[in-house]
Amino acid sequence: TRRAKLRLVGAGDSVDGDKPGAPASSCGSSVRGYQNGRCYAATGCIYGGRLGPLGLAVVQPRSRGAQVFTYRELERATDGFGEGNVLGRGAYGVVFRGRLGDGTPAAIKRLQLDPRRQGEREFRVEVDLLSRMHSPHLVGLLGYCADQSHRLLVFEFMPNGSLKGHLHPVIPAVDVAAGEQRDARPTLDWQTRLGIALDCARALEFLHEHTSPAVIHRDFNCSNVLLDHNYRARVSDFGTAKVGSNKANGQVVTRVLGTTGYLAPEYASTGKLTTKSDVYSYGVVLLELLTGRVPVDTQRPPGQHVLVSWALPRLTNRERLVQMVDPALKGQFAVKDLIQVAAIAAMCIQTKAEYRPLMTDVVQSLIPIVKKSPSMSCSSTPARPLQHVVYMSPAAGSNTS
Ligand SMILES: Nc1ncnc2c1ncn2[C@@H]1O[C@H](COP(=O)(O)OP(=O)(O)OP(=O)(O)O)[C@@H](O)[C@H]1O
Repeated sequence: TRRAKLRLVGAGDSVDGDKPGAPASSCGSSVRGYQNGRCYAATGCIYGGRLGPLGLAVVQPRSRGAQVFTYRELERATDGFGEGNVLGRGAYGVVFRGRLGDGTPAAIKRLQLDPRRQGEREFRVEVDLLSRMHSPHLVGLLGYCADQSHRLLVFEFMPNGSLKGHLHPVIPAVDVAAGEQRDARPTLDWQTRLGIALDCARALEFLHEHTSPAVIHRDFNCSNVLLDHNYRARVSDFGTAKVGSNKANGQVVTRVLGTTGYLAPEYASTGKLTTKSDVYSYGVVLLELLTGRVPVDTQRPPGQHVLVSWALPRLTNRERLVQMVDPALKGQFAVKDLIQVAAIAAMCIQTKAEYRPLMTDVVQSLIPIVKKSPSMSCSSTPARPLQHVVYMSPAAGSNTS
């Protein structure tokens, strides 16, 4: 039985019809309530800049939606957007750690709008979509600020940062000079990686199959997977997401955006975007979880630059498969589980989009593997004591050494 589909009626129009630089009110703000001196937005397109109490119908919101913040409030929350509070930098702006007036920790993304107001569209899409979609597998939008020319997004804080930060940590130059090879954080173990793979699959399943029309993330990659205190994963960064077509194949033709190494071949070459483009990107992230390698690494020997091309022939060869696994995972997994995960990855990265599985199928295939792991629950931690890890010998025919 499928869960009732969340209706996103008209979202496609609002996304496709965006005009960078359009006035803030052009989206048809539907802020519904004003409580304790603050505006609350109900579901619907809420983008509308700073709104005061006058002229707003006083309606009790059914559920607390995204809050509207003033720039001053967010400035206070981040100690004046101090360098010490920078969590990371992305293509559209800087993300700061902050604490809201009521004490809630938050990640506050200050978008950089250039003179042509690039970034405005991303802001509108993110507010629009995240105000409507609520899933435990998506990073929650706490609020936003559209105060004059400022555009900021306020997200729930994910204390363990991005998956990219764990799989591919950047070692500070001083530590490299001191001979440090790895980041001080413990490496994510096998069970934690499986849990993350399942959480991400559920997030994409929600976007593709529990919303109507489907939402295509369009930039699913390991920097957009964020980890909570229990290393449960949530997907973020919906600025470039696209609402799929209601036609049978759900295809939309669009500008090619995304991250090198994660783009499905048919999307990269023709701009034809479907949910199967996200499935391909998911397959690449699964490969990163398995191998610990980045999707494109020109420092590696010839033939190993592109993770997908290097991995594909190995995924179906038992011996080569075991050899390609991240050395940090040695001894932590049963080979038959590895073979199953590799089979899922191989299906997701197939060149022909129609042969790739639905995310529902991926979820269903991962559940038994995740459940089997003894201490695995979906709330595993990487610093799990060794006695909780299954060690099985290769002689048993189903394990790594
Ligand atoms: N909700 C959050 N909680 C904790 N840290 C976050 C949160 N959102 C973002 N970050 C941190 O800020 C960094 C930058 O995020 P941002 O979404 O701006 O860019 P990105 O996804 O890394 O790159 P790009 O936008 O180019 O795809 C992330 O890599 C992460 O480390």
